[in-house]
Amino acid sequence: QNKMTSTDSEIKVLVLFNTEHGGTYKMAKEMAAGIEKLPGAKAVLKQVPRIKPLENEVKQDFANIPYATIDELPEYDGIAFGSAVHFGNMSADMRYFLDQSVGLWTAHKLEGKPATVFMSAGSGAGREGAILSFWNTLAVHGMTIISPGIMGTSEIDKSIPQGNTVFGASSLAAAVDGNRPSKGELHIASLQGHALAKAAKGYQLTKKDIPPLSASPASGSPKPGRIEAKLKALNIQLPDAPAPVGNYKPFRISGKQVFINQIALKAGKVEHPGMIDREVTEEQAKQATRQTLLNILAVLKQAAGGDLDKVKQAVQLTGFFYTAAGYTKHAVLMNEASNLLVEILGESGMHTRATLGASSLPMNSAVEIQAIFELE
Ligand SMILES: Cc1cc2nc3c(=O)[nH]c(=O)nc-3n(C[C@H](O)[C@H](O)[C@H](O)COP(=O)(O)O)c2cc1C
Repeated sequence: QNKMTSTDSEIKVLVLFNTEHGGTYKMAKEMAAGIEKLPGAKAVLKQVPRIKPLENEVKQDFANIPYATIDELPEYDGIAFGSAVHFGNMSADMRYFLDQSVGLWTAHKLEGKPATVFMSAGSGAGREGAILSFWNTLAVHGMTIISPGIMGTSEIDKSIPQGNTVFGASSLAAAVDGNRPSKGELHIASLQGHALAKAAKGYQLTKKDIPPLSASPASGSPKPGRIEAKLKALNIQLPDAPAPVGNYKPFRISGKQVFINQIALKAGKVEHPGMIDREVTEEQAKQATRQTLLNILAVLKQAAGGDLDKVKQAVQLTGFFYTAAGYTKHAVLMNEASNLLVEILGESGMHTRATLGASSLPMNSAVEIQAIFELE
């Protein structure tokens, strides 16, 4: 129970880097440490896939860091981008990776998400320009750019050259002292990670409540969508979409179809848990079934980018009920979900359906529903 509540409030920040010689990786680890100094913040280290494999990659200490896919970027509450400085720019691998984000861009997937840039340089030539030109891509995505400014600069050793810039941390790998990143460079990286995590927390807290302006009409006061108006008329408030409690996603879009599975969670607790007709009455099982369907709609709304009007139709529902062998009234219970769905979505809420009994269900829920919808 407690675990779920904390998962709900946790933020997940991606530290996405590209390195050949490991300098950027060392900075990335410190960035991650700074992120995790914010309570409830989790940093995920990933590498940018390579255009051409590194000959000696398996021997490198970053070899076990997984490669990211472009489609996972929207899942994070913030992203720190790290690259070597190559001729005053980001590396070609990073450029090639970001050039695959056109789909995310046109779908507004990264808008408002906090982002920051850190780098590993040689002499440091052009490093500020490299960070600023990196910002262009993030700005075109509408990301919120976090810069360290002069954070921590009074605390670092100024008797040696340091890679810090007001735009982002960097390291001077070719400095004559040879011990890079320096303590000071790592210190700035850590502070920058922490600043990103704080912004990511703010983003997480507000992203659900404030619908994007692009979802409202161009002029006049924003009108609620057709389905939102229907929900209001029925006096139904969708719950917060339950956070996943394992290594899975709340929804997956394949082509135009969305796949969703939910149990009867309500505010982090299963509603009316137990076996139907033993601990749970038929009426309670019906309530749990309606709650499960509302959870599905909450997740569906997320999948539809916050606008349920983008749902073309329901396709199929599969209802599992925690029952004793020989139970036969699955249809009576499942009708609660089917009727509610049709009431809300109208004719496009009609669906094919299967129901079955189960000898147990996750978290002792009385019901679990798998749902498939089609988006516009
Ligand atoms: C093609 C290329 C171009 C580079 N251009 C610059 C540069 O403009 N400025 C600079 O300070 N270092 C430059 N360097 C040095 C790298 O930025 C430096 O070695 C960096 O620490 C490498 O990062 P890594 O250890 O993460 O691979 C360049 C290196 C390469 C291979």
